[in-house]
Amino acid sequence: MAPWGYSKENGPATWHKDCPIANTGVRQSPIDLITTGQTCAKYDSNLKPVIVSYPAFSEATFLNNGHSVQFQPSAGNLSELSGGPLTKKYKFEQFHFHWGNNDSEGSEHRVNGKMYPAELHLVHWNSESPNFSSFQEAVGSNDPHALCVLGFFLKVGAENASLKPITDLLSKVKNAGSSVSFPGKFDLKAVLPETLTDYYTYDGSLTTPPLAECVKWIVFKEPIEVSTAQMEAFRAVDDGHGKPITGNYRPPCPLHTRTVAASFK
Ligand SMILES: CC#CCOc1ccc(CNS(N)(=O)=O)cc1
Ligand SMILES: [Zn+2]
Repeated sequence: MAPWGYSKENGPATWHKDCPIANTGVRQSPIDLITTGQTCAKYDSNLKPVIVSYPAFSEATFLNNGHSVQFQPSAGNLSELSGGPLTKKYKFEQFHFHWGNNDSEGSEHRVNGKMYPAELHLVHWNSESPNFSSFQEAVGSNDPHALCVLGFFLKVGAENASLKPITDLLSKVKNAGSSVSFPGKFDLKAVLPETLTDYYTYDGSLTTPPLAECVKWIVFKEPIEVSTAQMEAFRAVDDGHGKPITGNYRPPCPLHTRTVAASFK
């Protein structure tokens, strides 16, 4: 199986060859989040703030897997997610990013067709399900909410001091397949907006193969600011074919009969 990627030869339009669900799925991600008109996000006053418990990670690997850069704490990490649209507690698995080669593209979700320069994904799995007891089992479980991914848009502005330990490390994982053990502690909570109250939520899938339709998506309205230099650091990461990763985002997928809820008016 030719490894999937984002080039013409192995990009999103070819993924259906190994993952038929890419074309046959009816709850694929990402989507364009429409805020007005017929199929727009509907305000739901029952949606509560998202609650994260992210003690600073003390042991983690930072990896360039050829299609993104991924921060993966050691198995012992106790970071958890609950609240929002969730009825269960979820365990943190990893975070990674999607970005473009200029500031007008890069995010996977869009808002009324607008793309942000990048998108941060915090991947979690339902640790209270009787059907699985690991992330890998959760992905293969067919449970519609086995996973919960928090999406945060990145926009260009002031330097993000909380993300600096990550963006400063990008040059150390320039080559695809390279990884480093993360030096010291990393405080992910400090990266996120203070209040996690305003978000869109819908049922979707992983946005990369295996494209499993097992994700409760929570995409926050408020972008996280990063500097131009920090954005440029992502664009210098290589894809393993001697080229920088400059567009590891899947285009939006059809909504089909799904509805999107918004926790804000
Ligand atoms: C077993 C297994 C597996 C695959 O694990 C992942 C993990 C994260 C992702 C990223 N998906 S996304 N962009 O929707 O968060 C894809 C596959
Ligand atoms: Zn992602």
